[in-house]
Amino acid sequence: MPKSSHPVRVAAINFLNPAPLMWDFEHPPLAAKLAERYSLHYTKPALCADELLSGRADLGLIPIASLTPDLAIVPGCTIASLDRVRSIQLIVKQTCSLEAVRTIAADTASRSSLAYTEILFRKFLGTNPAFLQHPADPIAMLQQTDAALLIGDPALLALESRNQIEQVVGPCLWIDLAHEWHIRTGLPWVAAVWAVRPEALSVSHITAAQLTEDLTASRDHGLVHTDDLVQQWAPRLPIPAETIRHYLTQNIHYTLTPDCIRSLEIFRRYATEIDALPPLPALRFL
Ligand SMILES: C=C(O[C@@H]1C=C(C(=O)O)C=C[C@H]1O)C(=O)O
Repeated sequence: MPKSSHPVRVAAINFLNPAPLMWDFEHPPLAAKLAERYSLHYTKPALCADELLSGRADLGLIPIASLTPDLAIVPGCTIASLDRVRSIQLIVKQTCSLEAVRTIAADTASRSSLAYTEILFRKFLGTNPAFLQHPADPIAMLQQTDAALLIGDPALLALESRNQIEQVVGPCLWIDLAHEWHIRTGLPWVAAVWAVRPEALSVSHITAAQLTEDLTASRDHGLVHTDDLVQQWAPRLPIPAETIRHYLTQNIHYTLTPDCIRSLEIFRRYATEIDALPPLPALRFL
């Protein structure tokens, strides 16, 4: 690589769900070779997008809510779900029906799920609850508000300790937001895509084709190694191995299909209609 260039700086997400996408970057035989082209660091989804938008990263796995006209979507991979995603939970105290929810504490890590929740209430149910940003802590959240929005590993962990949570805050409805979107639109629920600042690629002397190929191959190799991923993640998260396997193989969908792209467009249109996000008139692809 010429002296003036640097590897592509990648902002990745440190949850279980992106693990298959990261396979080649984290495992032999390709990790060493990829380290010449990419330098990785891990953060929460909302911060991932901030780093890309501020120019501190060149490529990021970012919430679709954070896409701007300056960023190009890398075709091929996504974090999506064809129905139930499991890791996006809206927990509603049962003293309150969904329609009666007035206050929601939302995990500060989220961007897409926050906008999906706003769409659910303001567009689909026609109500207008207030949102409070809160670190992911279901009991503390539900002690302050009618409902709590959790994403990623904290949502998976909350499902495992459902009884303990309900003993403190009372019985709750556990709503899978991806399922709510799917039953109302007939489309997959899409959370995140790989997005790049296109001008950054020339600095790193990487072609669009090479980048797309590296990311797609990593996803494909990750999915072939599901058993290894389950083994590696089971000691890290107090979740049954079978639940991890089901999550990686049935809940999360890793291919950016034409239906996912339509869903992304509709999500951004609805979010614009209710003033949750700025307009994104056309999607830009690498
Ligand atoms: C499926 C998930 O998707 C994540 C949810 C995001 C969001 O709500 O902004 C962003 C990135 C995704 O990795 C999850 O974390 O549970």
